Amino acid sequence: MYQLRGVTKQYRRDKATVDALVDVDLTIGDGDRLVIQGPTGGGKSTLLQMLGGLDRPTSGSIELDGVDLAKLPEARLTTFRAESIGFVFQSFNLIPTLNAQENVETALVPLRLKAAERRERAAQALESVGLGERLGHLPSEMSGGQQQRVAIARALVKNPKVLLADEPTGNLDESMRDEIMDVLETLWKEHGLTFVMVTHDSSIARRAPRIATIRKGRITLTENSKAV
Ligand SMILES: Nc1ncnc2c1ncn2[C@@H]1O[C@H](COP(=O)(O)OP(=O)(O)OP(=O)(O)O)[C@@H](O)[C@H]1O
Repeated sequence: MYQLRGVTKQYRRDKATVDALVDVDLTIGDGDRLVIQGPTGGGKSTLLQMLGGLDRPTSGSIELDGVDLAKLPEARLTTFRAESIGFVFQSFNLIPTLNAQENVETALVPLRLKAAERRERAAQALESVGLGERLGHLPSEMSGGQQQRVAIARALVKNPKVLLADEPTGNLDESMRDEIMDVLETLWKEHGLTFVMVTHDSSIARRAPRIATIRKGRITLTENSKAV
């Protein structure tokens, strides 16, 4: 479970200070699905980065299962990210010279598994996103939707507790968008993940049971009875 208390993030730009997050309190239960939406520059990505331990708050605490990520030494934060957090981004961030299988395997390198186990788990993860036939394909040989599926397999191959997605459908057309949302929602259910997703797309936001809206760094939470 995530417990954020009084989270503030300020960036300095030249002599000005930007308040990206202002006194954010937020609890996210295990297995919850939360969408973060709001106007551009509101603080959505900043909040996601805090949840993933990619950046630290200026003040406040970000506890995951009682461990405050804000205070974790850098080396432990890196291990925590490698083991517990799966990230999916708008621009798939695949390595162009590696095939699908090798891209997925990169997520297992920090876990020091044997090569054979890495290969097997990567193949299974690709199978679970419907790409079992494309293990040897390079990113340039796949559609945007397929590349995002590889990125999802890479995020989930390590069996993380949490999946964080920043505009995962932002670079996709409408049919691929629905396809990727179906994949993400199925995996969320199957793996019992805690799933937090940033989106600009209100038709996607409406599918989630809880919606956090961030404006000028301040958060408002809404329960959504029409979630799917
Ligand atoms: N590394 C940084 N240095 C300085 N300012 C930053 C940095 N990252 C974000 N900001 C500022 O913090 C504020 C929040 O940015 P953030 O990227 O979290 O917003 P967002 O809601 O995700 O926006 P978008 O929808 O455009 O991606 C913005 O004013 C942004 O310019």
